[in-house]
Order: sequence, then structure tokens, then C-alpha cells
Amino acid sequence: MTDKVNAREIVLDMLIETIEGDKFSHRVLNHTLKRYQHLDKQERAFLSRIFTGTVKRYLTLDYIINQFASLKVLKMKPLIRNLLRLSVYQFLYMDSIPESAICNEAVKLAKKRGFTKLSGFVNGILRNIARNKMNIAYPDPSKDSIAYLQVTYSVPEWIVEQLLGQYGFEVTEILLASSQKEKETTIRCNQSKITPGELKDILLNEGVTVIDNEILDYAFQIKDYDYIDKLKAFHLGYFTVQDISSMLVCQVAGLKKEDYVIDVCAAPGGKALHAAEKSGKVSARDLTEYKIGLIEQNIIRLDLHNVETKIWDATVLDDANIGQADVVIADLPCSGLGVLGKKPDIKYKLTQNQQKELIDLQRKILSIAKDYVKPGGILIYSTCTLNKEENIENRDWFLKQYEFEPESLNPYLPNNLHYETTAQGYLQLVQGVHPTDGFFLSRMRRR
Ligand SMILES: C[S@@+](CC[C@H](N)C(=O)[O-])C[C@H]1O[C@@H](n2cnc3c(N)ncnc32)[C@H](O)[C@@H]1O
Repeated sequence: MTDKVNAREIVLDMLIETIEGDKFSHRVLNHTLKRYQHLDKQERAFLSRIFTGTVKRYLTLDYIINQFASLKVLKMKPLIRNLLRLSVYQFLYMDSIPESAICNEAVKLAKKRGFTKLSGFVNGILRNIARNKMNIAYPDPSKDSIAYLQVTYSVPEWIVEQLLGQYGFEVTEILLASSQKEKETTIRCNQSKITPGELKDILLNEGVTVIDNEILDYAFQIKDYDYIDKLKAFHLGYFTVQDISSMLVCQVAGLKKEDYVIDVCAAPGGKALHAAEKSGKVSARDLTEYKIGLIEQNIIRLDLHNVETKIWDATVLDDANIGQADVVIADLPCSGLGVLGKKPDIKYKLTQNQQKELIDLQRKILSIAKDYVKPGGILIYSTCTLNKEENIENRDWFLKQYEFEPESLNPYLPNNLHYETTAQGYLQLVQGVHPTDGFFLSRMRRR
């Protein structure tokens, strides 16, 4: 299958760019899939699977390779260690490929890339792992739960410790396991153009498998398509790719047709453009021209005429808008632990210091964003993380500082999402526990 273009070689270069470099894996993957559009669907699926799987699990793979290699993974040449990673990934997680083929391909690639002398080293380690893959020793959860979770789910120690401290062992294991699984794509129907029923029919006609969503009737899970940009319904602006958790922001905002909405951190525009479907006018802001460009691309595709964009730093007060908004959306930069499945780089690149800085930034932005809310208006604070300091603790801090009160989310949520906390104005979604990404949302009304 991979003789014409060597998919493994492409993956090898992608891994070096991502794991050894500073590129984000979803960007590298998108770029590669665009570049190799001419490859057939199966080949591109093969390439995507090895790449994303290896990135998601590379700490686990390193742990295994270290058991069988005379040299520690981090001491190896970057090309060699990434070649080993992607090969061991195939041994352990892709049953359909014969082990001998994986070893032979790796040896050929090592030679092709100028490491003929190390091809024997690569071959030796891989054949050793292939022979012993049923006898790999993993940490025992009853003896060392941190090491067990770290190695099994390829997560740095400090993140495991934080999650264990905040959620306990059982939930932490569920959410980490869920982050490793492949997920179907969730889409939101652009109801300003088409009804959910019509969208479903169009997608079915395009050969896509469409599954109704159990939480929102204007959302679907889709699969069996090749490439989202190739779908006609996408080009026509009939839908947006968005997780259910993100859709819930505009859901709990309870938007009305005459509302003026300000989204202070809006790019690429998922929530702002959802708000535009449900309200009168939206001001969508973000920090840079590039980010505003992303929102504008989406405005054009979705053909929405009630959104204005503005390059604006949310930590700076915009005097022109004080007390004007019926609803302010503050979907703020965060540590992203709720989307580890989609953006696995977060777990490797995020530091504890960055996370602390984010808490300060969130407080700073909230204390500015509140000034745009009309008396009696609504502030929605949300993040896509699990860290309670960034979520409920920030909300509680905000309510202590300012003249806002929490409001129940229950009138806006389906019964299967009603909890004690939703009555108190917030919801912490946890991937694996809920059929969504991990996400925090809260609703507050200005007195
Ligand atoms: C979680 S994302 C927003 C996602 C967006 N709400 C959506 O639904 O598509 C956070 C955004 O905050 C922006 N951001 C970070 N710092 C900012 C600042 N000081 N002022 C304005 N935007 C900022 C980032 O550029 C990023 O686009």
C-alpha cells in the first residue's frame, strides 16, 4: 500500500517536527493531509492513525523501548528514536500489520535516511520488542498509581498528580483513557441556512454516516468521510465542526434575537458565530490580525451578516462598549486539559508555570469583560480545561469581587445534564464521564 509514497517516512518527518520541534500536531497533520490530497483515502487514514497514535502515546512507547534498548531513548538520535516510536506503535496498536513488515520498513528507512550503521541497532530492538511484547512490565497501579497512569496514558507526572488531587483515581483513569480514544467528529448545523433534518439528508447523500446527538438536536456526529473540506455541505456553510461542550456556551447564554453579544476571546469563532445565529449582533474580538482572519474566514463561509470583528486585547478596557452587551462570552485561554484527545501536544508542552500565569490572565480578562455587561445582563465564563483553579475557583473569586450572581443552567440544558452544580450556575464536563470534551461553563448575571 505504501510503496508509491512512503507513508512511514512522511510520519517520521511529522514526528520530528512535532515531538522534537515546537509545531502542534494537529497543524502538522492538517498541513500534511492538504499536501498529500492526491493519496487515496485509505493511505491518508493510515498515515493519520500512525502519526496521531504515536504522538498521543510517545511516553508509553519510550518506556517500552527503554526496557529493550541498551541506550536510553533520549540519548538516541532524534530520527532513530522517532523511527522506533512509530514502529513500536504499530506493533502494539495496529494488529493488521505483520511484525516482520514493520521491522523491514524501519530498517529500510534508517538506511535511506543515512543511518546504515544504526540499521542493525534498530532491527535488534524492534525484533526484541516484537518477541516480548506480551511480557512488557508496566507499573502496578496498587503500588504506584502515579507511575501507572503516567506510563499507561503517556502523561507527565505533574499533570497526573494534579488530576489525581482534584478528581481521584477512578475519574482520572476514565478521562485519561478517553483522551486516548479516537473520536467521531461533532458538527453543529448552521440553522440560519438550513434545518438539521435537511443537513442530515445532504450529508447522507454525500455518503457520510450521520448520527443524531443525544444532547442537542441541532448537532450530529459524522464519520466515513474522507476530508471535511471536500464535503459540499461544508463549502456551502451548512455546518461548523464544534464539540457539544462548546455549543453549550450559547445554549446556556439563553440568547434572544435582539441581544447584543460581545465575545472577548473569539477566534476561530466557534461560539461567536453560534451566537450570531441566535442573537441580533455580535462583536467578535481577539488579539491578532491572524486570529481575526480565522474568524472572518468562518463568517464568509457561514454567510453571517451580523458579526463585526475587532482586533482587541481583552486585558484592556474598550471604553466604547462599557455597559452595552446583553451577553458577554468569556471563553478564555486555558490549560486545555479537557481537549487532550484532540490536542495531545498540550500535555507535553504545558508547564506548571504557564498554568499559573493562565489563572492570572483569566482573572484579569474577567475583571475587564464584566464592564461590558449591561446591568441585568449575562456573563458566560468558560474554559476547555479540567483544572479547578482555572474553573470553579476563578468563578467563585469573581463572584466575591464583583456585583454578579450565579444563575441556574438548568432552564437551558437537557435533563440528562442537570446536576447539583448546574442549579448553582456551573457545569464541569469531564471527557469519558460525559460524551463531550472536558469543559467548564458558568452563567452569571450582573445585578
Ligand atoms: C479558548 S480560545 C477561544 C475559542 C473561541 N471562543 C471559539 O469558540 O472558537 C481563546 C482565545 O483567546 C485568545 N486570546 C488570548 N489572549 C487574549 C487577549 N489578551 N485578548 C484577546 N484574546 C486573547 C486566543 O488568541 C484564543 O483565540
